[in-house]
Amino acid sequence: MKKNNNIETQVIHAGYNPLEHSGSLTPPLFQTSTFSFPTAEEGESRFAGESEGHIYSRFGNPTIAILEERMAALENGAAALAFTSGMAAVSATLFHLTKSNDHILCSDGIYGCTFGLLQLLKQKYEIDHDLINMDDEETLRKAIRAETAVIYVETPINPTMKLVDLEMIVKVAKEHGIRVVVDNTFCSPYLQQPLTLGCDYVVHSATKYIGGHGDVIAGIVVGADKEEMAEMAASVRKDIGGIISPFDAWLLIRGLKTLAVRLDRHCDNAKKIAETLKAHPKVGKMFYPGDEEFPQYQLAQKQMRRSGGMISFEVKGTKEEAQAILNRVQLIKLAVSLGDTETLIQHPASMTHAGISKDEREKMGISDTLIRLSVGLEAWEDIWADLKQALDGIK
Ligand code: MET
Repeated sequence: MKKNNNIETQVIHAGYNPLEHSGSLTPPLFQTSTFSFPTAEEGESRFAGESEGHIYSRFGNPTIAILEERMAALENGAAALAFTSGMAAVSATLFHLTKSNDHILCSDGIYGCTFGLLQLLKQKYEIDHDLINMDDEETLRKAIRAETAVIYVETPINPTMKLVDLEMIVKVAKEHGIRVVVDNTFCSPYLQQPLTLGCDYVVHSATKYIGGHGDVIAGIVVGADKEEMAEMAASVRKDIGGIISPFDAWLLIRGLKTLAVRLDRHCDNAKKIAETLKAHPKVGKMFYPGDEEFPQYQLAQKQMRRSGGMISFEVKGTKEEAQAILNRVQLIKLAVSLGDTETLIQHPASMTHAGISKDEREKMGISDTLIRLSVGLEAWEDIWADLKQALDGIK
């Protein structure tokens, strides 16, 4: 198959040839823990890394390999590794790239459990970090230390939707030999390809847009360098574990086939909802990259194919009023997670980012009245009708 097909084609075909699998149109599910060796000598040579072939599903599995090859193609990377959760992917990447006394520089907003992982790395392994505003090149340069090994960013940042200019980060990082890791969960490779811009690693919570149906917890790492990825597979993933299960990999392969059509619909719906939501008298600040008044609208236009399916907004009122809105929705589901077919709503301060102190949350821009909406695939008019009745219902 042509290597440089469009992404809409790659999500369906990359990494799989039915003729290599008895003509099965759908990739087969190798639901097995282990693989039998034809001879003891062959077993020895597989363990020694001298011959190809599977050994044990914690090291790799043919179904998982199809998913990994597809994800590597979609992100324009050299290789991918699939994990049992997004956090397993993030932690494996940071364990792979850092050692004691190193320093990680982060965007000034990250998912609550990633923040928790950074605390753990600091307290137990003496790997320090700083969260900084990466809007400005000078601020970034000043924050770099001799020990800085990794720049870790989310863009858009969960849940404030702030963007980080990846081209600028790459330029500065390359001057210092620092690795750039991007959490691309909010965009998926359909909307943004950080490796194409020169970043070194992409991590995903594949639970979200990659799977797309709210039925899998999974994570993916894609790297630009084949050897580094092989090293990561042979060390942190093999010895810490955390590989995805074959069935979950199969579900992700299935979900990926519709990534492009789903994302287009998520983006269309979010745009309609954002336009209408912005005019509601109970809505304060809105954070949506597709809004022309969004401070980083130009950057969004440059860096992202479209504006995505996520919208955050502040309610004019109190935390209790924000919670009252969540209690009033009916069609929209009150749940964390995102990128599902269903529209989901949640309260970051008390849910996804509850593990971060109020002080730190406020520095990140997460107020108690902030609500995060993952716009689903339903008719936008129905989503809006539900949201409107919930907003209208508060005094
Ligand atoms: C367990 S809380 C969060 C799940 C997911 N990372 C989200 O942002 O919704």
